[in-house]
Amino acid sequence: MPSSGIIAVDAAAKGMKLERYASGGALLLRRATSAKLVSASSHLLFRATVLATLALVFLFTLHYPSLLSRSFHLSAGGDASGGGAGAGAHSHRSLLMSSYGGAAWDKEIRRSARPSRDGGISVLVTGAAGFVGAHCSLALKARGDGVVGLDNFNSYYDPSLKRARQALLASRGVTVLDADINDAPLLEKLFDVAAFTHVLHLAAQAGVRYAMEAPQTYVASNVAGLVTVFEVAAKHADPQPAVVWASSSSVYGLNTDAPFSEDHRTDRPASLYAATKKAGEAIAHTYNHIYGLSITGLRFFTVYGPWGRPDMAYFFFARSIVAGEPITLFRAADGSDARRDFTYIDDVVKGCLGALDTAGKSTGSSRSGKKTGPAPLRVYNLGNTSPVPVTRMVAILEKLLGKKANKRIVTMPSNGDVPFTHANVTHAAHDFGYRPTTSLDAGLRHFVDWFVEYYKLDVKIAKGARSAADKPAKKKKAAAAMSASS
Ligand SMILES: O=C(O)[C@H]1O[C@H](OP(=O)(O)OP(=O)(O)OC[C@H]2O[C@@H](n3ccc(=O)[nH]c3=O)[C@H](O)[C@@H]2O)[C@H](O)[C@@H](O)[C@@H]1O
Repeated sequence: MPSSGIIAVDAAAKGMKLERYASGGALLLRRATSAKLVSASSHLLFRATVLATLALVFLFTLHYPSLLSRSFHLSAGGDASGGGAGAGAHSHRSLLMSSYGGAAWDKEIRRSARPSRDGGISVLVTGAAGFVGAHCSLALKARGDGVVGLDNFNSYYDPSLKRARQALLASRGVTVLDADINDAPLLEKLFDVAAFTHVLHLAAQAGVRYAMEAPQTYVASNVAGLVTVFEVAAKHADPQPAVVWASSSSVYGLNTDAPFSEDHRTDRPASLYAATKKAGEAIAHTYNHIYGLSITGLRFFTVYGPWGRPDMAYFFFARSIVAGEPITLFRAADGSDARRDFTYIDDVVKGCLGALDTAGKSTGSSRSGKKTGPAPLRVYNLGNTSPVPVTRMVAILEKLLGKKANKRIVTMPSNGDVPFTHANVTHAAHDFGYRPTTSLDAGLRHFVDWFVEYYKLDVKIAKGARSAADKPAKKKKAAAAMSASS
């Protein structure tokens, strides 16, 4: 039978194999065992790899939720390039807070928004990791107000400086969210979670001359973003907050009457930046008129100081002087030096807090869409009232840094710049006691102290540059306000 024949052949073959294998039985056994072991261990390895990958994905999701879902980090601060000691507890907490919304997120927002003093206000600060925003947030927090900040950390200038400011704020208990003012749902959510009494809206695309390079970013931030903030404040927040926001001295544009008063013409902006700020003032009128939103616009005059903006002349001039690189100075068409009403940050912060404290209530209702009566609509100059030639500003820096600048003087290009600014601050003085007290010499001294420390520069600040009156008290005050090492 063919079948038995096959069996016989199989048996014979097996017998031969058995015979062959019998001699090397031990070897075969070892081979079979090791084959099983290899197979078993590769299964194990495979499972371990899968498990490790899953664990990594889990940890990654926990730490970087924004990459996987729509979310906003709280008080990161881990990547701060300077300052920010003491941010640890908050940074750690922030890593555990994933996407916005949710019990932990809500709790953190409420904590940061809660005033610690009786009668304290609760302020949503946009642009809180910016220069003026960070200083104001710290000052509000220090006097017992609640503060929640937001900032989109864009790269217009070195974002690591913004992260360092964020870390400093975190160390003082102020949460700053990574978020954009054009994100209406987030803003609405914030008002659902915390009853902000005020919005200090400082987020903006700054810089006069950069507007020629990136016009759309000015429209997106200074017009669309402002409208988003007003929309949420007017139509969603319940009750409506009072809004104080950053306009600019640049709205005076080609105005030649000096000093600039709020009553002067502002219909001839010289740059798109100025035009967007002027547009903002017109938009403010509309939201006040229709929705009864209390709105205060602050026209800042070339604000400078520690933790300042690296895109501003005093800051990058200091850098260039230290590096021995040339600087370009613009001279007005009539040959005169350009002049600015440089205003020190601490004076501006006092003005911002004064404006918040006297803002007056909104009169509208986001529920009914109606207002009960007129609400305050204000605009104020926040300047120093004493313009200084830019050449003098450079001379002060040279003295402080102990090094001569390599100057190139050119006629001011037509790039949106204006030859001079000069503030009349009578209204701010009358309404909230605004009185700038810091000279450019004293203010630049504070700036250079911070600048040298923050960037760890090997620069000996000229002793003679420190005026006797300015020596101990003011330096201490500046350090306390926003110390680079804190
Ligand atoms: O007051 C304001 O509203 C504005 O103040 C500053 O604008 P600006 O005064 O032009 O400040 P800088 O860019 O720091 O320029 C200061 C002075 O240095 C001069 N400058 C600037 C750059 C340069 O390379 N060379 C130079 O001589 C300018 O002509 C100006 O007179 C801010 O950058 C704006 O964001 C702000 O809104």
